[in-house]
Amino acid sequence: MWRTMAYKKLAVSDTKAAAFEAQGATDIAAIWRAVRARLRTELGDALYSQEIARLRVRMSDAGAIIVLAPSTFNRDWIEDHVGARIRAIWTELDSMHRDLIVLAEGQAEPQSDVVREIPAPQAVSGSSPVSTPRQDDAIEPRFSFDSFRVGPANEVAAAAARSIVSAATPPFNPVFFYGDYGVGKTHLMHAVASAVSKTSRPRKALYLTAEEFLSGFVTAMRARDTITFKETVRGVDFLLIDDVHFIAGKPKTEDEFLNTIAALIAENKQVVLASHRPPAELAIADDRLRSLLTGGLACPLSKPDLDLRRQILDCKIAQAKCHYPVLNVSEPVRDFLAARITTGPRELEGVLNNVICRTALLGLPVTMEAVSTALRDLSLSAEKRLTVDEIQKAVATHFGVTTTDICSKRRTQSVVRPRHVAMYLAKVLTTRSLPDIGRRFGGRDHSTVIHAVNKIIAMIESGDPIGQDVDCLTRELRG
Ligand SMILES: Nc1ncnc2c1ncn2[C@@H]1O[C@H](COP(=O)(O)OP(=O)(O)OP(=O)(O)O)[C@@H](O)[C@H]1O
Repeated sequence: MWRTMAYKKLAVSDTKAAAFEAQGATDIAAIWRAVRARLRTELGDALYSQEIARLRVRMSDAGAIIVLAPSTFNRDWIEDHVGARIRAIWTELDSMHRDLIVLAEGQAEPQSDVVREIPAPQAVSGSSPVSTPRQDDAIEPRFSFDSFRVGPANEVAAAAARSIVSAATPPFNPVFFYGDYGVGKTHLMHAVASAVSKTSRPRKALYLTAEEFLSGFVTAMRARDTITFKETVRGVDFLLIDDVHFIAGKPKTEDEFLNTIAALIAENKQVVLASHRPPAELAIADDRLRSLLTGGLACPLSKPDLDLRRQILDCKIAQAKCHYPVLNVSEPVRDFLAARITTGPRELEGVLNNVICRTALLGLPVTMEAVSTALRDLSLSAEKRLTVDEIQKAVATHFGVTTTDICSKRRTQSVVRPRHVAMYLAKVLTTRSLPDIGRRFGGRDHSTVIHAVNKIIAMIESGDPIGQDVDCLTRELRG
């Protein structure tokens, strides 16, 4: 929407457009100063200097306001805690009602209006393969080998991951990571993808979720240009595809997936896959695909034991300390957390984030009491862990559409509204990050998710009947 709006504004005439831009630039600096001043008063000096002071603001080519955070961690914090407030103050002060996007330094701006399309092959000019922007965008720097803790629950997977990075030719192909939610499959895949580009013999890696693969393929078919799609996914040395269960049972995509993997393996390129279930248990229709997947190395990842949970917690605290130097978590509190959070690493991280918000962010010590309160607050989500998949299915059934519609690029109202509701619920009911949620909705950008969440919040606040749909779905999903 912002891109369309901006074009309208700038289309008046070149001179007027230049004048508008100059005026806009002055306004932006003044408005940003006012926004910061308000935030300082509302948040207090400590939080302001820790989280807000380093933000920069600029205007995108298309006329949207871009707030630049120095890191992805800071960007997520801003979105989770003050994003809505910044937008509200900005809207109040900016008579032009420009849209505002929060990005991390170095992160690409969204390419389309609100929805960032999966790079459509036909939109990519000859020499610029789809894989190039996707690789940098998609790899999460926090998910490295250095930050991956190894124990009995994941030692086979970790060893396999390291071995394929250092091997000259694939020792096992495909490598298939499987295990429950949040046990580290994505972390390991990102670690592999980023490690292969940094060795003395850098190779090209492409990480995609299965939704992205599906969506890229469907877009290519519609554009009658599957060649560029094929060249992109087959033109890498490492192809990593997450959430493979999403492809199972979709005949055309299974077929393309099979041909892609077979072609890569035949050329001695490494294929890495991940799913909740081992390959033999996936509902794959095509026997050739099943046989190909079971013919590689299947590596289980399971829930970490106490010792591994403690190591993961220590690692997450060390990472958080880079952003919150005052964070100090005593040994007894660490022991307590690692013993209490038995569900998995993702929940461990969720509780830690919650603890940080209640303590270090406010300049308070991490007491056992703060930790107990954080645990109490999260008890609902601990009772029933929801997945984005489950949310998409429930929303699709509720609104009488399909999950494929929800993840598609269709922009008709009958599909857009359920999609926004599903994104909103994914943000509220799961601990997934915004970029992660975006990826699971057909490879969209995090700013699309923010737009959807804000839209639904605004509708609920204005008394729109969508609030009843959201309530009903929330009750149903929480069981
Ligand atoms: N062994 C580990 N060491 C450090 N962090 C870990 C480890 N295992 C999991 N984590 C952390 O737990 C969180 C969830 O991990 P990840 O997203 O990789 O899970 P997943 O298995 O891909 O889950 P899903 O199937 O739901 O996508 C991440 O923050 C990740 O860094």
